[in-house]
Amino acid sequence: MLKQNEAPESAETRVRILSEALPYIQKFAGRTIVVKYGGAAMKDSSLKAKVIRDVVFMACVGLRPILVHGGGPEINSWLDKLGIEPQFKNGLRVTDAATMDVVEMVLVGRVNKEIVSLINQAGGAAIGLCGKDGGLIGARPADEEGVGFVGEVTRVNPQILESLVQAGYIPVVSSVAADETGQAYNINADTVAGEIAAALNAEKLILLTDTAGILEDYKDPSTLIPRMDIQEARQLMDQGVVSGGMIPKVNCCVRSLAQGVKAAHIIDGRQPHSLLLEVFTDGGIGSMIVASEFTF
Ligand SMILES: Nc1ncnc2c1ncn2[C@@H]1O[C@H](COP(=O)(O)OP(=O)(O)O)[C@@H](O)[C@H]1O
Ligand SMILES: CC(=O)N[C@@H](CCC(=O)OP(=O)(O)O)C(=O)O
Repeated sequence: MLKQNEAPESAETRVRILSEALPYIQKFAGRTIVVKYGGAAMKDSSLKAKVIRDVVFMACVGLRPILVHGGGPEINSWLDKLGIEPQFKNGLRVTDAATMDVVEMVLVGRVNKEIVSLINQAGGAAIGLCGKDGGLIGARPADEEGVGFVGEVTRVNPQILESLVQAGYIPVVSSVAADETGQAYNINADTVAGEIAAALNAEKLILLTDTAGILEDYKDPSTLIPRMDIQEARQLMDQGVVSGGMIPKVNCCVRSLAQGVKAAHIIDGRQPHSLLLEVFTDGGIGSMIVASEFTF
């Protein structure tokens, strides 16, 4: 319904927007799109509903979305309720045994199941998994010292995800995995999304976050860098333009592109329907990273 003072769009505009989507629907039909939905972009429930609808839309028009979710803010709030002070080192949560239990309960038990339920309510068919299910992800301790049970991905078993998407399901993946002894590890969700995109040779890796994309000055959205190749992305990290939580994002984009993913995007999860804008419109949105400038 139109709000007061909102101009009605002409029939011509609506038809143009709809028909602009057709070449993208044709191009990406049957292709895997890995979407990482970050905790920072999950806080608003009406925005969350739009992200869910966009993912269901993609699946309905023949794309193969896989959703990897974070949930850092929700883990913090549960740690707070339990009187445990969250601690971070270089953007990674310091994860002792008690924190690991909370991370697993919150990500696998709450956030994952909530997203699965919302997708199902929106008419999709979602299946929730963590790295342990079907041996989807193997883990080892991260190289960073003093972070406890923070893990790195040792391998991804793409078959389980391929079987699910083939059967019409939308996999929803939490970033908890185990080593061969069964010890659970807490893995950064961006890293998991990048490794899954690489293992499935995805068309796109899309990271939804709480900024317009990669910015020259991270406080100024008008400094958005719309496109870059791997080399330029590495330079931005070396120069310190990319810092904090943006470092694991750019790193996982670069790693996935080097392994064959066609394009990686960092987009604003706070903007309503940013996923649809990125995938189905000529202009796109946010920052796109490609393997080399020749692939633009
Ligand atoms: N060059 C940059 N451009 C945009 N954001 C940046 C940049 N450098 C650092 N950042 C920070 O990275 C944050 C996104 O990472 P993070 O908070 O971990 O998000 P998420 O919870 O979605 O994974 C931004 O909110 C911003 O503060
Ligand atoms: C090792 C590590 O830091 N793991 C993250 C996993 C969740 C995550 O990545 O959530 P966001 O995407 O919302 O930041 C954590 O414990 O917060």
